Amino acid sequence: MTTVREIHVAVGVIFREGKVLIARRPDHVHQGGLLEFPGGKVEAGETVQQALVREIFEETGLRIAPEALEPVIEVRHDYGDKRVFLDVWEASSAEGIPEGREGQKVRWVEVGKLADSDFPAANRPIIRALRLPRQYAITGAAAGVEAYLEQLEQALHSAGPELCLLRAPELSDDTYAQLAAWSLESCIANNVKLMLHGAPSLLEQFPGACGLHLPWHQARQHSVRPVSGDYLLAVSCHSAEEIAHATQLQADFITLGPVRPTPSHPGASGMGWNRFQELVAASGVPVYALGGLSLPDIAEARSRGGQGVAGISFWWPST
Ligand SMILES: Nc1nc2c([nH]c(=O)n2[C@@H]2O[C@H](COP(=O)(O)OP(=O)(O)OP(=O)(O)O)[C@@H](O)[C@H]2O)c(=O)[nH]1
Repeated sequence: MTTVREIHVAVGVIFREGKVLIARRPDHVHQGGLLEFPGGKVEAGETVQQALVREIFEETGLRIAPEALEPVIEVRHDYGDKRVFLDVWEASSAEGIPEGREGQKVRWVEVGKLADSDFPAANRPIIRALRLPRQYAITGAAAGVEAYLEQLEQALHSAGPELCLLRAPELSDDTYAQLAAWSLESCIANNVKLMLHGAPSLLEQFPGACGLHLPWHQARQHSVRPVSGDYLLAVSCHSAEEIAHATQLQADFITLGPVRPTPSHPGASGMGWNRFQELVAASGVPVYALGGLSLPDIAEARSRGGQGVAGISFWWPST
């Protein structure tokens, strides 16, 4: 067995006017010819922030204040000839006009236009993390389908989520399908992306949904990604083993919890932020913290490497 040393790479996502800065890697280097976010190896004795400030200035001439950097995601990837640990940070303020100081071409691109195939394989989760919002709004309980729809309308208007999951495990398949049809209409009208909860066949029935969220009991039945890359795939995870399985399924993101005890899963004790952080560090996918959380917890979730928070109580009207 070869033991290739892992290289710690500081990667910077610099935002300006809704676009991010990308460069083309020179042809002769590792993963040459592909696009990348500016960055480079963290040198001995440097913090990742110091490495980013240095690399970004060396490569692009842009000046960034270390305190302006916020963590995005940590990705470990084995290219076979090289093992990298991409430590990804973002900055929304940088001084100067970027230029490719090492001969590379640099340009600003909208996040929605970043294509996986233009970047090294390790960048896939980074692109997902940049596209996903900080909150993942999950529908809660309601007294019947009519009430459900009223509550959904109310919640969409008052909370204005970007991404929503229609979760109603208490309903029969037929009733869920009826609700999905109505909810989809409402979400599209409100410019909200709707994820469906259950089996992959739901996307054949409702191609206008943005993706599928597999509850763990569904996820465990699959060994390969069960939906096309045109859709988002999410998996509910609760342990390192489940996260590994979700990664094998090439999930675009996962939810992980419960972080704190929650009324929707009575009897389950919370894993706490330290365990959440450990599991996130090993995951390599965007992870929403779930379970007993509210919007002010987004900052904690992000400081622990998470994408943000998922949940019901922070947006769903109580019955
Ligand atoms: N900067 C950067 N590196 C990336 C990205 N994605 C990715 O897999 N990598 C990998 O991370 C490693 C970074 O190496 P680098 O060549 O940029 O670092 P450096 O400037 O310190 O290298 P050098 O001193 O060897 O020239 C390479 O193996 C590269 O393929 C990315 O988006 N940005």
